[in-house]
Amino acid sequence: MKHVAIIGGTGYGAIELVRILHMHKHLQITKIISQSQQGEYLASIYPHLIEFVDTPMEELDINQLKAEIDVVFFATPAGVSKALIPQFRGTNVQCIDLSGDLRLSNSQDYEKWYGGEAAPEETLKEAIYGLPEINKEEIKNARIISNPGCYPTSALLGLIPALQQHIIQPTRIIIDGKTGVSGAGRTPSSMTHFSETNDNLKPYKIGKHQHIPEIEQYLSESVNNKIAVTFTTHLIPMTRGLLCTAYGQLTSDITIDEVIEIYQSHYKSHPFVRIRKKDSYPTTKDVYGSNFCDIGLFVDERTNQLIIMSAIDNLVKGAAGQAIQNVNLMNGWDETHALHTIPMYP
Ligand SMILES: NC(=O)C1=CN([C@@H]2O[C@H](COP(=O)(O)OP(=O)(O)OC[C@H]3O[C@@H](n4cnc5c(N)ncnc54)[C@H](OP(=O)(O)O)[C@@H]3O)[C@@H](O)[C@H]2O)C=CC1
Ligand SMILES: CC(=O)N[C@@H](CCC(=O)OP(=O)(O)O)C(=O)O
Repeated sequence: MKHVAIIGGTGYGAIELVRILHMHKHLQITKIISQSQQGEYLASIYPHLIEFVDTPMEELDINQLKAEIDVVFFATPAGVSKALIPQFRGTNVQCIDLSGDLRLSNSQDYEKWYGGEAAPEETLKEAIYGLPEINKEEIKNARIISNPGCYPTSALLGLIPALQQHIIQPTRIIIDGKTGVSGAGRTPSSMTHFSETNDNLKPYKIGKHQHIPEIEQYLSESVNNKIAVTFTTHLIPMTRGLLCTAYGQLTSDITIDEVIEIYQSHYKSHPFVRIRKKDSYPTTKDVYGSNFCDIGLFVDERTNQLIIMSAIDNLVKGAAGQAIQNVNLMNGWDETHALHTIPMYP
């Protein structure tokens, strides 16, 4: 049994980790670290966890974590893990960062899109981007994982097969993203206030979303060619779920049956990506509470566009589920262990 610590204990990412780790037979939650609720039990904040977490939340003590813990999940806002993860250098402690601190390999990009100084260069170099469908072998040998953002998970899984197989042009790609309110975390704000979100559809962070450079970096790496995308984000009045609709210009005549076959073949050894049959398109409910990414495809012969729709649960495949998928791979366990939940429906 490996011992786990979760930092950022009272956040949504943390409690989703708790939910999934409860089903894990090789990982035990030993410490929950909280900067705001030390001494409190997680169940006093989240009563639905009452019989599952019996340790009080603690103050962060890096030396204690180094001595007692095998796997640390950083479920903290951007700007926190970049100072903490370097302190585990030279240890065998596996560090999984759910935030954006280690996702951009170029420090200047981090400074531009996130603000503040980037993580130390050696930490950025050691961190492996944890999207198993693109780099499973590297993840298996990693000690530090930079867990992908929720929108990039959906957008990259949707676009990479089409770009790698040259089905679409690498230019003028448009990604229209939509997400539920839990994506903004637990702290209430005017952005997520019920009366401003309910019955409403809000574009936000247009032209400045922190996931733009992440999507561009990993799309570019996947085809060895510089790719720029137009990416828009919208807040939807629902709790969980994220759906990206991507549009790319077709390079040649191709049928929908051929495109579906290419996608099915691309993901045949990736258990969490499900490709829809012709005329069937994913909805966020189809993946709710699960680690799946469902992808639907349409060839628009009138406009010569490929339309790709990819749906995930932002807290599972978009965060905690993917983090545990990565830990499974890093430790040589079944990639799907603790993650084979059927989506909740309706
Ligand atoms: N929500 C989502 O769908 C997704 C989230 N992410 C990323 O995962 C991370 C966690 O997200 P989420 O759980 O939703 O966010 P929350 O805001 O719900 O939780 C983050 C938690 O981190 C702790 N925290 C806050 N500020 C600080 C600080 N300055 N130093 C240390 N700890 C702090 C708090 O917990 P405490 O007071 O108990 O320490 C807080 O509850 C973020 O980086 C987010 O961007 C990534 C993909 C999807
Ligand atoms: C609704 C909402 O605000 N969603 C967040 C989702 C991103 C996120 O959760 O965090 P990372 O940047 O660590 O991936 C956003 O769009 O910024």
